[in-house]
Amino acid sequence: MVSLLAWFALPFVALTLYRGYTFIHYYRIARALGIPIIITPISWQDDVWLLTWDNFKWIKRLPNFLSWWFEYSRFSWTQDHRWLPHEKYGDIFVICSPLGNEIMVNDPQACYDVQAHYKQWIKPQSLYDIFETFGRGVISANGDDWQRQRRIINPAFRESVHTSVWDESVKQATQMLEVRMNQHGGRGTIDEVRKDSVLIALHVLSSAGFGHTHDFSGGLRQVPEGHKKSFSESLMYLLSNILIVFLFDKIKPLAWMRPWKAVEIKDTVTEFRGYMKETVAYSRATTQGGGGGQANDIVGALIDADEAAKREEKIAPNSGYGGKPMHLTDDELYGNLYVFNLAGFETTANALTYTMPFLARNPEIQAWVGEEIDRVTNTGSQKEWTYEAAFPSLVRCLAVMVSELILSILHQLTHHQYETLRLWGPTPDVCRGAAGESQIIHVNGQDVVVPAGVYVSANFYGVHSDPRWWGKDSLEWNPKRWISVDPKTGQESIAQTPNGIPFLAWSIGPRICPGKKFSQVEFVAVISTVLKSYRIKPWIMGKMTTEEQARDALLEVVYDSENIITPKMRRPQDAGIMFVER
Ligand code: HEM
Repeated sequence: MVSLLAWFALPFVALTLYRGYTFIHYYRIARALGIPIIITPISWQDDVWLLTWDNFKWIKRLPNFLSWWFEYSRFSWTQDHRWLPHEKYGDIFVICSPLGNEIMVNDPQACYDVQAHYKQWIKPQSLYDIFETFGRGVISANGDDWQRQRRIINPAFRESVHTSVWDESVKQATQMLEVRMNQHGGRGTIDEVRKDSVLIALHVLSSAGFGHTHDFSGGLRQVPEGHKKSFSESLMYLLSNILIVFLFDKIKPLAWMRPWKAVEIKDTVTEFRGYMKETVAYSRATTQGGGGGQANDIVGALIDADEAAKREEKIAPNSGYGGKPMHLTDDELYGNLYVFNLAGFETTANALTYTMPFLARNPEIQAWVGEEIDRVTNTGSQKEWTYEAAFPSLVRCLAVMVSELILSILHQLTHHQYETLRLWGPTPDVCRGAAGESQIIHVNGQDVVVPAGVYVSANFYGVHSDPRWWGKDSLEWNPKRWISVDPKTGQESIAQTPNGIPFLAWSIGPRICPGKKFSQVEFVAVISTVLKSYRIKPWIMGKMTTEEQARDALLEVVYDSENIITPKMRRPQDAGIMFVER
């Protein structure tokens, strides 16, 4: 019996000893940095902990001397705590665990440097592998590889694509409203709002991104011939299981332990690859065999640019990047299409989902945005509700988006304990690592030498909400702060950030999100289409009897969010909104 127990205990003892050894190793590195250190016995860098952290929340209830580390051991703790730990530990500190070191930075200039100087600060491969199920795309590439891919990708986000984004977004939002009004009396839970937003974003991406147009009802939810799953089901599965898909690929014994899951993953990956292959074949056929330069969807434009790179290669065979061909390999092409799919719908769908409850709670902001929409509509004809005529004038709608991404949750910090909150911008913090042997980071006059292998995370949420940069009212949800008025012409535009601090929601520098304008156009088109004809109110549902309760319920479901790739509400079915005709 004793020897059996010893057998079972052996792996744990061995792991503890090993982790003890690695902790000493990493602690020495942390000490040499010369910045405050927070120690944690485990961290999100352990895949098992990453997947199981949620089950250990009871640790938070233990006395502080037992639980101090717990919050720092999870991925994106910045979603809840934002800049507050920096008040205690300073604008730069390191979280040291037996799995490695992660430096957290809240200094705006240092965050800018780490994001913008992409040659000195590279994306850690181990963190970006999860995007490579179908091949290495631009999001996970570094150095010459990244430069070559980005050069081909940039022209794919051309103005003609934005025109398609606008047209399709207006169409989808109009159809969504018709369905809501005719079939659901204008009402919907936030869960339904999320599903509607996902469908709008998927259809816009499918049309403007991939050249396939669908109606709001049906479309990507249907299973076409030759497929077992719909496009949207396959993509949603891959997105919500992104880590598990990656782990099954990396740790082969997992497939023996859970064979049914392995089959499910393999089938979905095959399905999705099939959809991407069909899209590429369709695009190649419809863009004059590629290279025509006429495409106004992203894949068509990408294939155009790729064909142009191939032609350049023939003319100047030695001009490639680091000896590699200038065009995309098939794996890279599919890797990029997958990333466009993931990054292209989830982020914008999330922005729309989190905006609706806030608009419902703030009728005065709706009136303010509505005023602008009326002005734009009245100065032209309905015919001119186009990207070119309307989008540039709808700056208040855009201000709602920008504010939503960085300020909405903070509104609640004034009313509730910050620990209970969940932020919903797509990336609470973004990680980089030093290229070469080491790089220097400057924070408040201190030079910190960061060796390769140490993660450096720019705390986006911290920088975006720290009262030092945003003033005492940094916790107010106030889209109006984003509008500046030209005193001579009275023209409104998006204001600069206070104190010139960088705005990081789409990242910054050469690696800035290539879909930034795509997402802005989509957001503005959807919100303005809704507010052109409707006002949004809290839905008095279930046992609620007053509008006040419905308003409160919206707030409660919004701040009861968790982080699954991006922030997600845990119980969106518990509150709702109503569209009411103006
Ligand atoms: C609200 C909407 C969006 C936000 C806030 C957002 C934010 C971001 C951020 C922060 C990054 C940098 C990530 C990192 O450094 O790891 C990024 C990169 C990227 N995004 Fe977006 N994004 C949005 C929409 C889109 C859309 C609509 C697309 C495409 C259709 C897209 C495609 C990409 C790609 C391909 C990259 C990688 C760029 C590179 O590494 O060079 N994003 N995005």
